Amino acid sequence: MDVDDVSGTEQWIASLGKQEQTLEAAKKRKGERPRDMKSRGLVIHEFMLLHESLKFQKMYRSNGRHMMYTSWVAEPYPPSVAPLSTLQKLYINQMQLETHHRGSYALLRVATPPSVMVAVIMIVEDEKGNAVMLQLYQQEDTEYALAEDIVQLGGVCIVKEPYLKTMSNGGYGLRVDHVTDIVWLAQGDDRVPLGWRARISEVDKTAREWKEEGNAALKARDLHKAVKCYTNALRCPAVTTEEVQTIQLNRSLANLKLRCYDQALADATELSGEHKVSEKSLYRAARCLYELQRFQECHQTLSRLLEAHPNNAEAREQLLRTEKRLREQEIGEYDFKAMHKAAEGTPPHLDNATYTRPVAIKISEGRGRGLFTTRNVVAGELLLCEKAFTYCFASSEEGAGPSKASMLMNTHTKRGTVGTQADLITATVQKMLRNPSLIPSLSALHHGDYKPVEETEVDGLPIVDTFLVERIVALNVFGCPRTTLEIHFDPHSPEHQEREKSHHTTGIFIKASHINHSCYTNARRSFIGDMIIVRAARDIPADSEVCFWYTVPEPGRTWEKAQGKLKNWGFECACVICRQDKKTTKKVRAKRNALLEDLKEAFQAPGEGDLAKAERLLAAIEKTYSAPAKDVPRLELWEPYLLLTRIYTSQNNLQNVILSAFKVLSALGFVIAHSPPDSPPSLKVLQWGLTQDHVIETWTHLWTVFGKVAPLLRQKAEEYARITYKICVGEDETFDEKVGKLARETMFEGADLGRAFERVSIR
Ligand SMILES: C[S@@+](CC[C@H](N)C(=O)[O-])C[C@H]1O[C@@H](n2cnc3c(N)ncnc32)[C@H](O)[C@@H]1O
Repeated sequence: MDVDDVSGTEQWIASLGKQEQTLEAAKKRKGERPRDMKSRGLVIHEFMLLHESLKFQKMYRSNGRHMMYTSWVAEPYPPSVAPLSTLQKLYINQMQLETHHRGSYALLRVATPPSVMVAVIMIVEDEKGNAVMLQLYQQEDTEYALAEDIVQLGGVCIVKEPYLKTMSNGGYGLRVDHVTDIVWLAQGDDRVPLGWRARISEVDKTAREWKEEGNAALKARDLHKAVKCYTNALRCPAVTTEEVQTIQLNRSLANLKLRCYDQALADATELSGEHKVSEKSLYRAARCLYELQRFQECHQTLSRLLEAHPNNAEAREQLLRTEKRLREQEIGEYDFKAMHKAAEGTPPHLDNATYTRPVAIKISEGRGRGLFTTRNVVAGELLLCEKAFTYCFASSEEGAGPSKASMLMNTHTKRGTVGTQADLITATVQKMLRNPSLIPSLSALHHGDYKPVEETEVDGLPIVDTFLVERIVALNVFGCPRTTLEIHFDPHSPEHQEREKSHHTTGIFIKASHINHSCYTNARRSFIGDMIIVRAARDIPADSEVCFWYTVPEPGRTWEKAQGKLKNWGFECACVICRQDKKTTKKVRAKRNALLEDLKEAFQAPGEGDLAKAERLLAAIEKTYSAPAKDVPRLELWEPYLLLTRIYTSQNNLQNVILSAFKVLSALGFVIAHSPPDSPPSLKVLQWGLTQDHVIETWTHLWTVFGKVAPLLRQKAEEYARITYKICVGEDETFDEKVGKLARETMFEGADLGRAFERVSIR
């Protein structure tokens, strides 16, 4: 939703054609055993030249210059689910091209340092001295895990069911898409051939030596090394209980820093069992539970810690923080202003909990699952406020470091997007790998007709399927502005221009992903950093499905155009607007379009336009609709009525401001009970319509005019402006600052509200 889809552009069509040709040529060689493999020495020499040039490019990028990479999604294939003991060893020169060698494994040693392109690449060799490039996809190359942390010269690995392919430079390489298809072997592992083993001194280290090396690595923030050292220490025979506890506690800390919360928690929990109340281990367990968003358990753990150690100030502070999260989680009590402040940081990762109380996942007839209300809710009410599962921020600001936007191309779905989706796939795969407890909730998201393997683990390790994650990201990703508020009201914001279009920052939100589409939305989504906020855009009875639009229903659309925009998700929308679009004949549409053209001219007439003619034309356009607006919104009408409202505002024609503003609302399907300014005042929304962003402005016009002519209605209009603001922006804590100020200036200082809102432009 709201991502930058480039499918159909000239550049995309040309790249797709080229890629299809390459794939076709490669397929022709399927099953062939290459006879022209280069010698080990030559492969390494050529790789090192590439390695040096990539090093130079990396330096260039770190100076703030961004290289736009293109990632092609490979032809999907399932991850290996076979236990290692059932696989047969295969040498590189026995492999066939374009073939997944099911039932086999390759034992390989790293012969060069790694480089990073779209994948982490290096040269590997087998025991017979055959060498090829190994491409490891979905490996992070971030502050947490540099390629060098994962791949070390001389490191030994097993690639399960390897896949040999031709590469773009004409050479051959092993491609590993599933991170769980590769198993790195520890130094002392019996499967490492004798000739590849480390020096005896490495293997013979004592637990204490490993622990000290681990401590030094931890101090130097070489966290992967620290974990390896502690793990080796724990494998050593003569380790005392006390030593085991210290090593586990230290490993827990290293894993916590690496965001491997499951493992960190396992180590800490083992140490803080029923009878052993270790202050440090309880604190560490609480930290892991917090990061895993298990706030209730975190609270219990901290309470237990504080009972035994009441003077632990850090734990008390952590308890207060956890209590805030619990209030967010239980009653939806958020400090939105503080969230906006936090979202100013880059990347805008927020420290908040997820609230889902008013909604639950249920089956939605003909649409898979959907999100349903658990009780009656009113327009503006918070339905969901959710922390992203994964979130990749693409900065467009100077000096914010290299943006991670790239092109993600898929030859199978024939779709291309620009943004951070490729990074989002990697981040999601890696988060699942680091924290297997999170795999089920992510894997259960909608994945179309992709058939994942049934096994969830093998040899005691989790199985993570990259192509399942790719499908899930394609069907569930949200394009996110840094904040929705910013794109509404800050004309200088770099994202302002992107308003209502696409965003390069992307996120996966598990609960929000269950919301189905309807053009006639009854909920709206907004963002503050990596939090999505979903509010009711109408009053919704209990047990009703909550829907929002995946793409905004735009004026002038046809049924075909509207469905075309939803093609990626593989369904046709059957909402009232779409059904009416389908029924509208070409003749009626042509008549409406001709009148709309005349209307444009009337607005462009000298001065402020020929308003009498515009009003006549609008009345004629109204007649081209057969269904009442209260049942089917009239998408083409709200904009011209809003334009009229602005013009009447600038002319101080208060009566007409009121009339045209109400017409904006009724075109969008609102039903409002109101009285003319000279009869007893009353104003009530009987039915909320399509809550477009500009409904905020519309209510604000009414608010300011009522402020002058019908003070008793002023408060009601302000209330509706505030609710609408909350629906569109996500909160109303910033309402007074952003809209209230404008309204007061208009009422008391004669400012032109229409002009103030013009920067929130309409077509
Ligand atoms: C983001 S998921 C929404 C949740 C999904 N229904 C599920 O079961 O998890 C998007 C998918 O839901 C289905 N969907 C969403 N809106 C729909 C609609 N209005 N009609 C039919 N199917 C819809 C489509 O299969 C679409 O690809």
